[in-house]
Amino acid sequence: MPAKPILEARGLTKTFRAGGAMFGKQFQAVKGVSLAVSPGETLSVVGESGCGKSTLARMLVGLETPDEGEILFKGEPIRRDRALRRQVQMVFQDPYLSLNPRRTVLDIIAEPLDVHGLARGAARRQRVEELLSAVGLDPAAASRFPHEFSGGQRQRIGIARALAAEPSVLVCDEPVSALDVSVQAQVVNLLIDLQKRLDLAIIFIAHDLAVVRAISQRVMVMYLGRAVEEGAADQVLVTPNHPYTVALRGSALEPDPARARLARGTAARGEPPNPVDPPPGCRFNPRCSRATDVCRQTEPAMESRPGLSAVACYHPVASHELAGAA
Ligand SMILES: Nc1ncnc2c1ncn2[C@@H]1O[C@H](COP(=O)(O)OP(=O)(O)OP(=O)(O)O)[C@@H](O)[C@H]1O
Repeated sequence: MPAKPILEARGLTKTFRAGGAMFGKQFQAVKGVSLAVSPGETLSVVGESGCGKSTLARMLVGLETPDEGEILFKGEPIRRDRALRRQVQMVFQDPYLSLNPRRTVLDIIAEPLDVHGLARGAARRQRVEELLSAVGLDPAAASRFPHEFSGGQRQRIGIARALAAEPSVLVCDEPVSALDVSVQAQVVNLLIDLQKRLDLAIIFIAHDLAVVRAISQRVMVMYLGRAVEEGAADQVLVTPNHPYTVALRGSALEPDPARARLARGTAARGEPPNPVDPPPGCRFNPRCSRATDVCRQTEPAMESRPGLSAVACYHPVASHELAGAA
């Protein structure tokens, strides 16, 4: 039996006003997205740039307010409850931008302790030193400044800061994409290790499917603000059923040329359309070789299927089609 979800989102929608050529026009960067994650579990959210992953992450930690939908922590609406909010912390993408260069590591990591009144004086310093050890850094690093550290070490400082609030859920927004490939695995392994030790639920936003495969139990795929496929990581990444996931996977990590050809043929013709002006029907239909009239007219709903991933698609790719390409 899977553990009860600790964090749930139901029908989250976020509307922005566009800039540029579409200036002022309202559009939905995230539309009706639901998810749930349990202690000790990682749910990854993947999709091309601009599909709404960061906006979703920012809603989950309270940096953006959803226009519709709700976020529940242990079944309770989070809304403005500070004690519940503290339970969901964010690790940001760029450790160069997210750490204040004028503050010591001690003050950076202690900020959540100060804000939430968790420790003062000697206990504050001791807690920061414990957190530095927990993320694999020397406790003496507390008196130094961010510029004295490498990218990987800075991301460890960012993780320590998130953990200072004693969260149950970490929302990691592309936490390794700004790092050298050689240190990405170390930071991913640190997150996996911390998750085991602290029974953390992790929502991991990423575009690199190889990294996603290493860390996730479940994967949700987004396309232009919509969730289009969701299920067990192996199911979604190895035998995907939504034509968009097949294409995404084909372009990213498909080692088998025949399968990669199927992926390219199945979908993802051309550039993603602008989220400000999505096509009618299925948002993916202009790029999908399987699209029929119904796809061009009516947006498909996400449907769960026993033993398979959930998909929002009228013509999902069957596993024998993938097998046939191998
Ligand atoms: N504050 C904002 N105001 C207006 N538009 C925004 C705002 N934040 C994001 N957007 C737009 O919303 C859409 C989704 O952006 P978001 O950053 O969530 O996507 P993403 O999948 O995380 O992309 P990336 O991987 O490039 O960060 C994009 O078209 C983006 O330009």
